[in-house]
Amino acid sequence: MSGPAEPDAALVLSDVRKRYGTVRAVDGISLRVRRGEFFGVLGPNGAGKTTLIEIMEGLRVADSGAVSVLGHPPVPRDVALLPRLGVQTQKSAFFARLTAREHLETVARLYGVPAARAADHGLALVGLTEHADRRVEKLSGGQRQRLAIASALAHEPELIFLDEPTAALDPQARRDLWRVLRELKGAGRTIVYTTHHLDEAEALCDRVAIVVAGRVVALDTPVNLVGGAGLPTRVLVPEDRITPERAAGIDGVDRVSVSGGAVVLETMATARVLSALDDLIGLAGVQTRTADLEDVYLRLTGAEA
Ligand SMILES: Nc1ncnc2c1ncn2[C@@H]1O[C@H](COP(=O)(O)OP(=O)(O)OP(=O)(O)O)[C@@H](O)[C@H]1O
Repeated sequence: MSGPAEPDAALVLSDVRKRYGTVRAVDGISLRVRRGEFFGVLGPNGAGKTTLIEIMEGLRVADSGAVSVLGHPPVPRDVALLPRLGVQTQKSAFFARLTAREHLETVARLYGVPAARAADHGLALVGLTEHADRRVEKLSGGQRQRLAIASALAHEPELIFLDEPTAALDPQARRDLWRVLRELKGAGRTIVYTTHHLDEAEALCDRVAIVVAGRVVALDTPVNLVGGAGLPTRVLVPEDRITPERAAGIDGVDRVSVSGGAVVLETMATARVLSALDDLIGLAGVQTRTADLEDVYLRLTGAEA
């Protein structure tokens, strides 16, 4: 299942399992990530995402199943494989007393790549150039997270693992990182990452796996997941324009609620409902919201409101 048999696969997992006592953290996961793919692993807290990614990284060892990383098993550690992987974990370690620049130079030297150039490039990549001479221990949480990402990329790895890389970032820094990740993908790198930001996964990922209780419950492109879910469109009408009772009487409306100053009409027949609304009250102020990945996710993870 590895090497020449799957030359275009960055990762192949077959029936991978990992237990902690009675907890089945990873409970029989099989998946395949293509080279050059941007692959998202989504799921609620405790679903097993970190365990799964750390098995791929070789940081944890599966109880059973097969794992192939760029055609090689991740354990025992393979010194030829390690430089091809970039790893940012939720608990990234730092040289806290060094400056951001010194930290990156040290990481670069560990990988045997030119230190000054790697540090300059890494600092610019994640927007830390102006903080280059600040000690790591004095950086904010979000700045440290960006440094962790730059550290994972210092040696220009082929396959990049990022565990919630945008968790501590403000909206602007998040968007900046999106740009960096898109550029990496554009340069042919493979990215496997976890996030709780569903809008982000929808914007960035070629495919996502939704993991619940150690199992993959859905795996596809965001477009196919949303399109295949058969979820209703919401039509929002300002509350002063229509009563919920009147809205419920419109042909094609399946459900009506009131939220945020709007009467919310759920429908699978959007065009028919909009046309009826137009005849009844006109469409001024009316908004439509189609289902997105977050709606699919909430349904699959059982957290639908
Ligand atoms: N070292 C460990 N020892 C015992 N149990 C563990 C260990 N690591 C994880 N677990 C348990 O395994 C399950 C999966 O944890 P994991 O951290 O992989 O989930 P996650 O999806 O990454 O969660 P989060 O979104 O909160 O980061 C949880 O029930 C967790 O408590």
